[in-house]
Amino acid sequence: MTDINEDNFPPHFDDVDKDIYHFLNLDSPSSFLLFAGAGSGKTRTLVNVLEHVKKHDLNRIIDTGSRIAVITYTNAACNEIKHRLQFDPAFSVSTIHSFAWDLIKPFTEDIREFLRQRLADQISELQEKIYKVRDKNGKTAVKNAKSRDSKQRRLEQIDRITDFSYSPTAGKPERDALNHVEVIAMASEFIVSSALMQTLLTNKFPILLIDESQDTDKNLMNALIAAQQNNQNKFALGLFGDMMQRIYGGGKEDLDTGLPSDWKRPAKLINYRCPKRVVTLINNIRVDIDDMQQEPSKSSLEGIVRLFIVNAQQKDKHQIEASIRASMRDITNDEMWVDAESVKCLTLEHAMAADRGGFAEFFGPLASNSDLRDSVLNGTSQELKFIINLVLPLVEAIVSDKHFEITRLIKLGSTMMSSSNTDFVREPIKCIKKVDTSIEKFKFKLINEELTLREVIEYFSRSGLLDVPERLNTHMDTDISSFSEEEREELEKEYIAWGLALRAKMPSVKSYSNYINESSGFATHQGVKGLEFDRVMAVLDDDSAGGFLFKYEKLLGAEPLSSTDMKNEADGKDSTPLRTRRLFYVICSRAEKSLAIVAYTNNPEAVKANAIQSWFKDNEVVML
Ligand SMILES: Nc1ncnc2c1ncn2[C@@H]1O[C@H](COP(=O)(O)OP(=O)(O)OP(=O)(O)O)[C@@H](O)[C@H]1O
Repeated sequence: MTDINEDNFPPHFDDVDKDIYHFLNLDSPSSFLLFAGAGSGKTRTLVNVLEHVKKHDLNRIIDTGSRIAVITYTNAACNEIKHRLQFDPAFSVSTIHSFAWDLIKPFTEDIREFLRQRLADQISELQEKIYKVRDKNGKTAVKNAKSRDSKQRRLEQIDRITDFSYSPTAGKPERDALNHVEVIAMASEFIVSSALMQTLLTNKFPILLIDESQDTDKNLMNALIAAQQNNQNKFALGLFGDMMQRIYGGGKEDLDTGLPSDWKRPAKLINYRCPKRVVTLINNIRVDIDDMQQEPSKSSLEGIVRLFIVNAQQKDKHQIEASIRASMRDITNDEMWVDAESVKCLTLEHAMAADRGGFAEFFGPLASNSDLRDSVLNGTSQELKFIINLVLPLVEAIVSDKHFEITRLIKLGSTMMSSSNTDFVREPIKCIKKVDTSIEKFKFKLINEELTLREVIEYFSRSGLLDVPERLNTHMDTDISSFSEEEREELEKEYIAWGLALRAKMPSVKSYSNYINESSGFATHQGVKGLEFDRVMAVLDDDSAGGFLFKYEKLLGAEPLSSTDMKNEADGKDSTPLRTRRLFYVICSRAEKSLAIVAYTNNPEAVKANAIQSWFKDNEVVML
């Protein structure tokens, strides 16, 4: 940024670090795309450059009243970078949702107008469905009518809202709350259509860096690129990422090819993380997808890779995986392989982690809906916050007789014991007694029955212990199991997803809550992206992966591609085999020393034949 002499760079800076630092010169910023393979040091560069800016250019940033924005994909990455920058206020480090919300929140009237339009569109879509359906009193029509009415109610209340909110932390129902999808859609629209918004954005954040940008919502990305093109001399966008590490949909699929030609494109070709054998393997996994091939670093180890093929019918997976760790110890001469704690077992796919962690019942339906997936992975929607922050703690407090906590939660989550409840104001003692009776009755049920989430919420709602958020309420009224496959076709997808999730038993919901609070011990793709481990055991198991997004059997040649897969590939569209291949790339590229891949398959011979023909040597394949 300041005119700096080469010698001022610390010795650990590489050429790309230096280039990127120069791109961030506030007087003539350059936008850039740093797309490079796994382990090439993208995150390291991001942090290096920011630390250097902090050291040398802070005054300049403060004088202009602006800040450098850094957007990360997960809260964990966000905290890590904030920490590295010592929480310096000149940097605004946030996830994409908070960033988008901070940008749009002062524009109450525009938010109102946007919502008005969006709700009106959704209402007329539902109206159309109701109109078309033959049986106007059938369950589907009734459900859709309820959903329409709920949206209509929201629409009618919109004029009365003085300030909109996003992600209320307590999970208390708020009529003015916006959801994830709305916030991103609004930010994209406002940036694209308003010159004022672009000026505000670029004045406040002349530099905007986005990590894992391959996964950033495509509409928002297009909006930011448009803003950059309109403000080339005063606004730089810096994108970090790797198209091969794109896992979930929603990103800009042509991000690497569709950018303006004046953008800089620094390259990082060395993999500093993986040993030589793993670098060759991951090069081969991506060779027919793009031409981004890596070199191992000079000091890299040789490394060891094994593929263990296991018949999927075998039941005792725990035992099998223990014996594989013992084999790896013998093969690598690395004693640590037999210490389960020292081996990172990557299930990576969330659905698979859900299965192993015991929360698939609740998580699966929500994660398979693309609009809900983001919030369910982070636990951030209003409905999920209500469940995690109020329903579960209240259940626990009731079961363990924690009276103070019970009162606190009821006060937080309902109006029952508040001044707005006239019954409570008139006869508080009677009201408290009623609460006590409700709780006693419910405790008995909780201890003696296996209740579903729906039953628990229904009880809390009926007895007034908690006020259920409006959006969740619309999903509560009918049980999804009463709809036939055909009828479900006509329902809103979000309703089906919630209808199924609400049927989950409480332990599954509790395990989900542990998982997103990172206390469950099951690592997943988003958890490990950017991380690295000496010994990696990658478990590929379609049976427990739920299979709606990934299919290892297809990747490994045990199952033929479907006609849809072939059509998608022929049309240049994304497909299950391609997504699975990218996931496989992410898994393998976490290994620093040795890698055991465990493939559970229904066709071991086919997997072996395919493995030897493609990515593995004969002596690297072990049949179990
Ligand atoms: N120039 C370098 N010299 C030495 N080590 C490096 C260098 N660059 C990166 N590394 C090391 O390589 C590993 C991978 O770096 P980093 O996590 O930044 O890569 P990445 O490109 O962000 O990875 P991924 O895309 O796989 O998450 C880290 O341990 C990092 O410290």
